[in-house]
Amino acid sequence: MSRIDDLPPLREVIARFDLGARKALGQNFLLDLNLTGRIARSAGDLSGVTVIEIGPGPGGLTRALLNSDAAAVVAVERDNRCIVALADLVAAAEGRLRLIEGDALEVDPEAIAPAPRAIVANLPYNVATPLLIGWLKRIEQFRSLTLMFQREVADRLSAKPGSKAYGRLSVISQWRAEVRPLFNLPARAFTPPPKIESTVVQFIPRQAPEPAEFAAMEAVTAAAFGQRRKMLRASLKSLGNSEALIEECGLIPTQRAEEVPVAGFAALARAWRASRA
Ligand SMILES: C[S@@+](CC[C@H](N)C(=O)[O-])C[C@H]1O[C@@H](n2cnc3c(N)ncnc32)[C@H](O)[C@@H]1O
Repeated sequence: MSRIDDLPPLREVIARFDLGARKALGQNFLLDLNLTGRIARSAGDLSGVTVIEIGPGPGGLTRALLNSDAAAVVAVERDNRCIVALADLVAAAEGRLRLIEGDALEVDPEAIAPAPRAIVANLPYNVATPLLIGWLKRIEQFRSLTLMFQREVADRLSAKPGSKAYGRLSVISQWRAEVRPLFNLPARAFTPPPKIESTVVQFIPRQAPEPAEFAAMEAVTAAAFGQRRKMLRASLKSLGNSEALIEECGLIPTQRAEEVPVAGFAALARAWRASRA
């Protein structure tokens, strides 16, 4: 047994440090170490990798990550109560766990963890999407991202063209990464239970994504899906000469955003960017 396995059960840690869950911080803790072990294993081979964990909370997933082959874990947590409660885990990890107290939205992954780096996290749901978008912008910095989302967000991340869930988030994520939904967890797996079930999703960076600027992709998908029921020729009007752009990209003016594949949006982003140069 490692020193980590000798630590008290998570429920004891929560009681001792009075870690009542705070809704404003998206705190839904995983206290079953079999489940956290499953999440850590689903991240794949972590040998030699520095893992960034967002929101370690009482440390259930952190323990599992420290029991993996990861070189080290750097955990970013906003709640000072958790930082205090994790002191015993830091000691048991013998130099492999570093805690950073702060807001993950303001943390530069490159500045806190050497390459190769990966992110594994049961994300706070209230900031999960902005965090993901920030990482997708610099996805080449990561080996992989293995992240827990609300099921509804996970469905949007992996949705294919033609489906109701297909939208901005699907296009931006699938453009930059191969998106793999891994498994679902029922609400009762968490303390306290959220309203709906959750899904672990893995992102593997694409080696050669369709060329386009991130800001241009954000702009064209915002315009197209902002009015998703409208045909492209209407929804893209805010981008300027929409008919010319659509034609240049080989798209059909009567198509709707949800019918356009990722490559179509990348072409649109390039053409729009060129039209503004
Ligand atoms: C869903 S809980 C996960 C806790 C723990 N990893 C687990 O699985 O039991 C989300 C965690 O993120 C922390 N958190 C919330 N907002 C944060 C932010 N902006 N930056 C860093 N941590 C944050 C919360 O305090 C909480 O510990």
